[in-house]
Amino acid sequence: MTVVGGTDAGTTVREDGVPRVAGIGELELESGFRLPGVRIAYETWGTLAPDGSNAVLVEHALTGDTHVATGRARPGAPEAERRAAQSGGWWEGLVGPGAAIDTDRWFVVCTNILGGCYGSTGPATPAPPEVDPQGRPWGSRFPLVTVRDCVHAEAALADALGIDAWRLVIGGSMGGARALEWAVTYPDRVRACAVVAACAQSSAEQLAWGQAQKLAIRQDPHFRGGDYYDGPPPVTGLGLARRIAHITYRSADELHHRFGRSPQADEQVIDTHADGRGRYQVESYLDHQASKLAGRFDANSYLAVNETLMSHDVARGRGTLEEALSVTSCEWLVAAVDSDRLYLPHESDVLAAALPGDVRRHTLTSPSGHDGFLIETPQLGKLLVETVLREH
Ligand SMILES: CC(=O)SCCNC(=O)CCNC(=O)[C@H](O)C(C)(C)COP(=O)(O)OP(=O)(O)OC[C@H]1O[C@@H](n2cnc3c(N)ncnc32)[C@H](O)[C@@H]1OP(=O)(O)O
Ligand SMILES: N[C@@H](CCO)C(=O)O
Repeated sequence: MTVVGGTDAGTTVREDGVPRVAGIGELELESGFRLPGVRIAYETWGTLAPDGSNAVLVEHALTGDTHVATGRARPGAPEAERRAAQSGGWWEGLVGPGAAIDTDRWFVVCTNILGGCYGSTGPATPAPPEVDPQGRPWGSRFPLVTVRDCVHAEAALADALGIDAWRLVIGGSMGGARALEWAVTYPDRVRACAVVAACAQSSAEQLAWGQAQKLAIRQDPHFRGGDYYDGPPPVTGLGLARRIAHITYRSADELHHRFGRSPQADEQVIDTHADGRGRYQVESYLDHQASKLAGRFDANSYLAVNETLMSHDVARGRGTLEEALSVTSCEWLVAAVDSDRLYLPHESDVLAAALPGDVRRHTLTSPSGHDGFLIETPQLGKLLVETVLREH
């Protein structure tokens, strides 16, 4: 393994939440495509026990990154590295010293998904010389990566870090899909698995939302078939994709109670021309979510991870769902958000019922819909310490 940036996990000075990148070489994908020179970005928190028994893998969702919680860089690290480590993470409060996933006890690893744009190999990564002698980004040539491919890449990283088995693999949404795939692909390497706001197979409706998002990006004139890196990026299409997605991430009740029919401040919603009118608050809110995402994410990566999520089917090539899951022997936490209209609680029921043994489906109570898995961290932390992280 080659490590670029930060120091290695075996360092004597504990560093938390510092980005690193590991080269894992060529990866043969489910499609048969051989992806050369794969790099996986990751961050760690805590210290790996000498017997490797305390490793926890946290899997991020669609547009997430490796920074799950605040960390700390080594003394003397460059200012930018120290600031990045100290910034808040996307599961802040769930992971950290004394938190449910206690980094004084557990060695926490969070990877960036293959195909993403936060350090792992993805469409914006320069293609290797054998693919492009000029070193231009993969762009339209980037292959389809399945959830299973992502897990194989992470297994190579685990090998390199000296982690034979995870004490826990946990993820929400697309992170939950990866956690589940880990438990089935590598049953001997997962002691406990937490699948939050996720399902066993992307449903027809989830595929439908995925298609709409894909077309939003592809129809932006700046997209240019995916090879746009020498010009302006397709931010309009990416923003539209995020709007479509974000509506599915929140509940109708929440949107109603937060925004109702109110106009955005100082904007006039009844005007002579519909095109010239001001915005309702909810429109302004979606505009904000769209521009935030377009400012931080690569459109090709969005398409890549969207396709990856659409590929999610833990039973593909493994018989029935029950047959596919029968190879697992780990402890489970299966939890749904009660107001989730994207990953329906019923889909978590289906997963729990198909798992071997008597697995209960737990509930996170939230007005926020699917994004409740990111917001309801105290509830999720309590569930974790009562189930898969309880003292034996
Ligand atoms: C698992 C993962 O890896 S995810 C990785 C990170 N993912 C993300 O960041 C996803 C995007 N983020 C989110 O969806 C949310 O921030 C969550 C889920 C993390 C938290 O949700 P909430 O706290 O409920 O935030 P919410 O969705 O309401 O958004 C608040 C934002 O909307 C803005 N906003 C609220 N009302 C309006 C309005 N009428 N007009 C414009 N903007 C508005 C707020 O100012 C705030 O802006 P900011 O985020 O720039 O500070
Ligand atoms: N807000 C999350 C939701 C996806 O499940 C993300 O962007 O990753």
